[in-house]
Amino acid sequence: MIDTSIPLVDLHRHLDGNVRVETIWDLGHQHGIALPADSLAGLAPFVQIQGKESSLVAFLKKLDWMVAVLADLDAVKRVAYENVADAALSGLDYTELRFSPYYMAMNHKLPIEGVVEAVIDGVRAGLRDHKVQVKLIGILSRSFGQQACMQELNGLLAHRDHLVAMDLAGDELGFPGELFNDHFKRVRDAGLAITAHAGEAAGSQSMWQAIQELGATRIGHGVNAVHDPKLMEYLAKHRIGIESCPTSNLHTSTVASYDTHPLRTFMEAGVLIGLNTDDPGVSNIDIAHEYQVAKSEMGFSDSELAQLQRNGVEMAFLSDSERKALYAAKA
Ligand SMILES: O=c1[nH]cnc2c1ncn2[C@@H]1O[C@H](CO)[C@@H](O)[C@H]1O
Ligand SMILES: [Zn+2]
Repeated sequence: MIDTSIPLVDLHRHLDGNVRVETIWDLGHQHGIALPADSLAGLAPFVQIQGKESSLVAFLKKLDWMVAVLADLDAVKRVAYENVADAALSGLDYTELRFSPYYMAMNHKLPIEGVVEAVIDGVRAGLRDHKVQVKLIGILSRSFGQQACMQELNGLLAHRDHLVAMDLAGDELGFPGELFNDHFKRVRDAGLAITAHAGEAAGSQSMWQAIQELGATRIGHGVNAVHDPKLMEYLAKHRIGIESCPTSNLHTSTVASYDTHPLRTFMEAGVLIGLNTDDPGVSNIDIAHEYQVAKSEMGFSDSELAQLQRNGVEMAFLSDSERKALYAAKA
């Protein structure tokens, strides 16, 4: 199912949507934070999806306990370290981990820049012990508004050299991309790549905005492009990569079922699209699960799965020489 001669990548993976239940439990007790359950098994349903949620915003509430236990910078570092371990354990060769320092900092009023440093430190430590390549993407969490995102951007740009790209995530319906044009002008000026969550809760207009105004060259989810033939054509022609996360789309009620997910429609339109996990801790999945459902629930053949796997490598924020080296290491 996963072709071992092709690099396995996960480009859309929230570090702060992947905190282990055990770690939430540990940190909660260590720091005297009241948790909503008195056993590990009891805690799981508060942070992992049971069935599905009614909307994106309802889904995003599950991440709140993951950041509620980040009482100090050591906790942030631990979570970053474990994310590298989890990525390696799931067989990934390369991953882009994204995180929102404002969101991670907010409960315990941690310094935003300090959170960015702790994530960088934790990832560095993780890479010493585990075999996987990692790049970091900074997130602006739109749900907290323009001003908070400016603070978040400042904290991230202070460590610009450790980041490969910037993303816009959170409540897409309540906080449209237009609100963040100034932020992304600064991101472009800093020379970082841009990806944005769009066409997940809102329609294709939100994707046009992300591409034309924010400067996105990749789009997270992008599900709603299928209703806009002009956009589909544009995505294919300009090789705008779609970071697809089918199980997350099911869990946010963006799609009703796996077999109505438009993954195949994108592929047939010649759009560069790959499989990703989004929030592995919240969805309680890993990358192999996404390939498994593409096969068993969506009817993808092994050669189509291999194409999806290669698409991921093609879309990655890597230089040509880095991409070549990644392929060469598997061949
Ligand atoms: O599927 C998603 N769609 C939109 N935003 C998301 C998704 N998953 C997580 N976040 C958002 O990303 C930040 C943490 O990395 C938070 O703002 C969280 O709400
Ligand atoms: Zn996401």
